Amino acid sequence: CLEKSSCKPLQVEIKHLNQKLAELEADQQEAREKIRSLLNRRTPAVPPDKTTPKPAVDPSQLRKVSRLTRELNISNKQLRSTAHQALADIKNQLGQFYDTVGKLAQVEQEATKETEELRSLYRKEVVERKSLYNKLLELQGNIRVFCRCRKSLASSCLEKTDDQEVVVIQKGNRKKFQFDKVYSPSSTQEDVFTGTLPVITSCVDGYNVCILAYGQTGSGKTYTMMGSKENPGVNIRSWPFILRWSYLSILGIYNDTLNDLLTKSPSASLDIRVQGKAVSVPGLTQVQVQTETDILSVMEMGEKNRKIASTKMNIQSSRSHLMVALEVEGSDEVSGLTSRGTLTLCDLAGSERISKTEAEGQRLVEAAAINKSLTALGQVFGALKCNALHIPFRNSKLTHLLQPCLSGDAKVN
Ligand SMILES: Nc1ncnc2c1ncn2[C@@H]1O[C@H](COP(=O)(O)OP(=O)(O)OP(=O)(O)O)[C@@H](O)[C@H]1O
Repeated sequence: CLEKSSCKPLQVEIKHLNQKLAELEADQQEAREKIRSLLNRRTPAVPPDKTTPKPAVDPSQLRKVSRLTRELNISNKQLRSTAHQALADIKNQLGQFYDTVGKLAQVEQEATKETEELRSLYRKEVVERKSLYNKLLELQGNIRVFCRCRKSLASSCLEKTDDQEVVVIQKGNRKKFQFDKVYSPSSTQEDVFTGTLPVITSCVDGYNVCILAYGQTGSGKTYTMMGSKENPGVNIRSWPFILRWSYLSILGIYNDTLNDLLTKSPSASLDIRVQGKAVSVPGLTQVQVQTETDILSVMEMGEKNRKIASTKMNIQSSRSHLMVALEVEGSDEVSGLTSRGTLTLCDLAGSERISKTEAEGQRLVEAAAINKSLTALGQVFGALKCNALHIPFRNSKLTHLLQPCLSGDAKVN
């Protein structure tokens, strides 16, 4: 198509020149005819009479025609030579043009080959980066525990000795606790989020990731996970890093029963189904989200339903575990590689000592259910820590649901 379009003007020019040549030849032919007829008139067939012959044509005109014929011949020759020269130039240019087109095609072929090589190299690099990044996280520990100290409570009984240790001072006794990282009371939401970012990146790479907030009532779990509009927590800050084609579901776990918080009847109880290594909740609403606004409106709906479910069951929202799960599907446009991971963000119910809170009736039932599930969670972590052959995931609905996020190469913060 490129060749045809580029040749067109040249072909038109050649045609034009050929036409001119034909016209000139016709003119020349006509002039010859004229000369011939004039010459014929000069030699009459009848013998001349004795009277002085009268010339048929004016000699000056004859000379003029002869001069014109000569001039025509000269310009004809010149035109022919110009046309030949032009044709030669055009041929030359066409040759160069075809040469360039040929070279361009070759360059394009080489560029395509090079792009393919680079693409395959990039694909290898991506796989290698993922694997190295995963190894790095595994070296740091697939389960990492952070401690965030709260401002008002921390000053009296907590002391942050270094980045990985806090000392709890109680009745003059000092007890040391080690963590993967300790956030001082002055640490910000951004600081805490930055700490969780490596595992969030891992989710984008296709791993199951879980971020759990554990602590006693009022210690700042919801603040750390959800935060406020002005100062959002881990949940909200992580969306931009994982937002692709994702499916969001929100579950509440109250008294060891599961509630779908994205449905019109959030207080209806759901069951867990196990198929091989997969753990699912049949009937759980999954909403496709593409933008941050989508996520925020779905989260708002979940919060509202959590309150409705809580009110119907006469509980406070903090008496249930909240589990936000985001299935992340990703594909790299350059390498063509796809990945699928799940990010589970868990705001656990507050842990309290029943004897201390003197709970009774419904509160006692709630507290017992919370403590049972948190104890089960502790047992699971204990078993994982010592690489036990049996991990008691099925001791509570909370741990059963978290099984895919706590086993295999999943990452937990
Ligand atoms: N690091 C912090 N900086 C400022 N305010 C905080 C911080 N942590 C918690 N708060 C505030 O303390 C109050 C209780 O926190 P939050 O609701 O997050 O606790 P919680 O552990 O989720 O409690 P519950 O178990 O009852 O759900 C909230 O008003 C919250 O804004």
